Amino acid sequence: MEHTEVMKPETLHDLIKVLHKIFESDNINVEEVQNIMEAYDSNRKEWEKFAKFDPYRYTRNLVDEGNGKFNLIILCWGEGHGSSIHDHTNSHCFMKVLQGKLKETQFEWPDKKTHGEMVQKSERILEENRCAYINDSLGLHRVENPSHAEQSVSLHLYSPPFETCQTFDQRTGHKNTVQMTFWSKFGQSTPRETKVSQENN
Ligand SMILES: N[C@@H](CS(=O)O)C(=O)O
Ligand SMILES: [Fe+2]
Repeated sequence: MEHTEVMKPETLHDLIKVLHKIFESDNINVEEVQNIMEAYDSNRKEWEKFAKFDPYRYTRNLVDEGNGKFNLIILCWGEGHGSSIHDHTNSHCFMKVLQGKLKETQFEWPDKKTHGEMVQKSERILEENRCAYINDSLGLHRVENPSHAEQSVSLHLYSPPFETCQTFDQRTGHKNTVQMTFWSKFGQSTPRETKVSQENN
């Protein structure tokens, strides 16, 4: 693997500053972003004001809009919470674990003709501070908090930002377009109406 020099971001604020700088350019080096996100040592005090949980499903909490180049979002996963199989709307997706563990299962894109059980490519557990990467050419995924005793928290960077994605039925490969909503923005809970419409996601 190519080695990329990484400046260690000492705080979440520092990490956001470095990300702004990197994303000024239109050419993104995936490994560089992944390494920088991994290099940040998660410190709960720095992100807890964004981490708002819902008892029923995972929440998406907007942290930073990256000058229009990316969205930085904190996801809060209650015990056993998970996403459905989904794509990332042609964006880069970086996902760093801030607390607990996450299980990522990757799938192949369904074959339009077959309408059968979707094909699983891989499965892994991401430990605290690890940063994973996916995009649509690598495949689809589902993410879950595998623990039934502990909550998990993750930090996701999407570039360019997107507001809808496609979700897939594992048994048939049938897809749906879903609107992605924020549970909070910049530490402030969003109005109740804007929280709905994520049920299928
Ligand atoms: N991509 C999902 C989270 S995950 O399951 O990777 C989202 O932004 O809601
Ligand atoms: Fe995802």
